[in-house]
Amino acid sequence: MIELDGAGVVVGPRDHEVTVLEPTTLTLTERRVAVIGANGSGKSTLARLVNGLTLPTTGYVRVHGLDSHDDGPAVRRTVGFVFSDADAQLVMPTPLEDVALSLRRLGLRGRARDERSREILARFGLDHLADVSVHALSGGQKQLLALAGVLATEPQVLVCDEPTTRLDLRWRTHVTALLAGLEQQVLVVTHDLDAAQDADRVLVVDGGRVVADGDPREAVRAYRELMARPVDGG
Ligand SMILES: Nc1ncnc2c1ncn2[C@@H]1O[C@H](COP(=O)(O)OP(=O)(O)OP(=O)(O)O)[C@@H](O)[C@H]1O
Repeated sequence: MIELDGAGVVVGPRDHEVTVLEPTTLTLTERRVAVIGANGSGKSTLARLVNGLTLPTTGYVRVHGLDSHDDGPAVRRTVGFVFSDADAQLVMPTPLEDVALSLRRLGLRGRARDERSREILARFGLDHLADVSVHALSGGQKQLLALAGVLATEPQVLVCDEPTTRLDLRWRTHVTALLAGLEQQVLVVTHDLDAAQDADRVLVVDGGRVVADGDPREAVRAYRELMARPVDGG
């Protein structure tokens, strides 16, 4: 369960403050939550609040009862985060080493860790690429590897910030299906309205505020109406 209790984010020096997210109160218990909205509307900020990458400057964020201010490390262990740019997430030379690095956090060492890493890669269909250079992987393979590395840590909640934006249709379908099949609660920031429509709950963010929330069809319709307006200065 994800709780935002008046959680807002203001950045910048006191005389030039920018409100990135207005104080927001939400309780998310649905298994599949999608967040949609225009570029720069505050979606990533909302996503980052959930795993403590960003701390609220007003209010509170709690995940499974853990407060991101008071229990930051525990929140980050509870919530896995997948970035849209897999290159930003993959830090080791090979897929095997990358997953093994994630498994260190679970306390696995030596051969047991390598075996477990290979099992995880096999689960994601990446076992044949275990020892190649990460740079040799396609964008889709990299995104899958980033997901494998995060899921290897067995998070109770998964937050994905535009996990399919850089993928072709085949990979997008694959990763979307994979996310849909996960047991844990998943919050996805996405521009893929078909994927959003399949969520249990959709939040529409605009100008740093949640302006629509609830039934996926209605939320997507509200988003389309918003996007039909010309861009600022357009
Ligand atoms: N540290 C910061 N300092 C100044 N402005 C910031 C900061 N962090 C975010 N912003 C601004 O806040 C707004 C919301 O950012 P955010 O990344 O949450 O948007 P987004 O909806 O995820 O956008 P996109 O779809 O383009 O990724 C943007 O205009 C961004 O430039």
